[in-house]
Parts: sequence; structure tokens; C-alpha cells
Amino acid sequence: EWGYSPTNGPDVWARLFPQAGGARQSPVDICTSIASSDSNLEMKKLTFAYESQSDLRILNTGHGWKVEAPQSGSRLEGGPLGEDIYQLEQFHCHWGETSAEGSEHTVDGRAYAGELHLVHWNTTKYQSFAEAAQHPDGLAVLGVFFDVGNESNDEIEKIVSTLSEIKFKGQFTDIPDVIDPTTFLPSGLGYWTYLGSLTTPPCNECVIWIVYKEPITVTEEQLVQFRCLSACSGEAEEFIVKNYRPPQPLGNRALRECNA
Ligand SMILES: NS(=O)(=O)c1cccc(NC(=O)NCCCCO)c1
Ligand SMILES: [Zn+2]
Repeated sequence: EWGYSPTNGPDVWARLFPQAGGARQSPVDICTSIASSDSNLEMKKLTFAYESQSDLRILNTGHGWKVEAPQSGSRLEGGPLGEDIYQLEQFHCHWGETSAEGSEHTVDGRAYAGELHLVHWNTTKYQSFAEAAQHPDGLAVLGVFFDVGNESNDEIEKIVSTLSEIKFKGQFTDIPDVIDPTTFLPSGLGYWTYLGSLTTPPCNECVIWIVYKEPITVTEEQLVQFRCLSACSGEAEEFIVKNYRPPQPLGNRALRECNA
């Protein structure tokens, strides 16, 4: 089973998952000097609309936590997404064993303490998430960096408060609180965008990435709780202390920025 250790981690994924060795892989290091500033003339404004939902299911995938949030009423459109409408499917995040690392994307070589992914799929063109993941414009993922600070993030706290119930791989529970995905987004809505892939196997090259420039703040304690999840289903405890893929070559892909 793939993971993040030397024997089953990112360096060997391509053996089992050929797409992992492709030319439009994610994450990437965002070199801010080469980001082409996209005068908003070429790119329409990115707009999103989410519902607030309670009783969302959170599960321990063995690679981290994932909140299933299929929101038929949600819409992500504009920006680099052309004329298509994308719908929220799930959100999850990536972290490291210390807060010196943990994000998947890096900015001029700098890693953040973690990275939240809000995963959407193209409902204009495709009939399901699984189908969309087989096409180059199938998914749109919003990436939000975590900075460590003194204020705990109330929305993240709603996730953290359930983690003791899903300690082991395969366990799931419902989040009693109302979750509004909008609250995960930073106040500054400037972002970078490029064409990439899923950052975990099978690494399908199906993602239009939108990575916000401004991080949100979480506390060290909240990250410590993430690292208490177990990658195993039974007694053996192997904590999920890191679950980020290092940056992959950008190659000749365009990296655009939009200062909303
Ligand atoms: N990390 S990410 O690129 O946002 C992303 C988004 C949606 C799906 C995935 N990866 C997968 O679904 N992989 C299939 C097996 C995962 C088992 O935990 C990764
Ligand atoms: Zn992810």
C-alpha cells in the first residue's frame, strides 16, 4: 500500500502508478518571479458559493482525515475554470512531522505548516467525481496554506474535536457542528493557478489548481492532534505524522497569478 515512508512513498509511487511520473504532476514549487500576472481581463473573477452543512462525515483514510461534503448547491466558477461549474465533493489536508514543513505546494522554496484542499469536480461536463477524475479539466482544487499562530482556527477546531473518534484507519464519524467551507478561505483572495494532478496516487492529471497566496492560521496544538491519527486499522500504532508530497517539476507549464 502506498504511503509516505521511504519504502512506499513519493519516490516509488511511479512504479505502481505510472501517471505519477507524468509531465503535469502536483504539487509544484511556486516561483513567484515567473508567475505571469494575469490582468483580470483575460481571466474572469473566480466566484464560489457554498452551503453550510451539519453532520458531515469525516473519515480516517489511513493517509489523513477527509470530510465528505458533496454539495449539489455549491458552485465554483470563473477564474481559470472557463465556462464550467465545479461542485464541492470533499476537503482534507496535508501536514508534516514538525511545523517547519507540511504543505504540498511551496512558495519560492518555502514550505508552510500544512495545506487544506477543497476538492471540486466539473458538473457541467461530467456525471460523477470518478468520471471527472479521468479528464484534464475534471477537478478544481482550492489550496489554502496553514501558518502556525496563537489563535486557534474555530472551523479547524470542529474537525480536531472529532479526531479522537477516528483514531484508526477506516473509522468515520459525523461532525455535529455546522461547517461552512467559506470560513476556510483567507480574507485576501489573490491566488496562483496552473494545470496539475492529484497529489496522491493514482496521481491523475485532472486538476486545475488554485492556490491562495494568503495562509490561514492554525495552532501548533491543532496540528499536534492531526499527527495523532493512526495509519493502521488495528492496535499497531503508526501515526500519520506526515502526508505531503514534495514539489514536482513544473516543466513548461504556465503559472498564472490573479490578485483578486
Ligand atoms: N490531494 S488532492 O490532489 O487534493 C486529491 C484530491 C482528490 C483525490 C485525491 N486522491 C485520491 O482520491 N486517491 C485515491 C485513493 C485515496 C485513498 O485515501 C487527491
Ligand atoms: Zn490533498
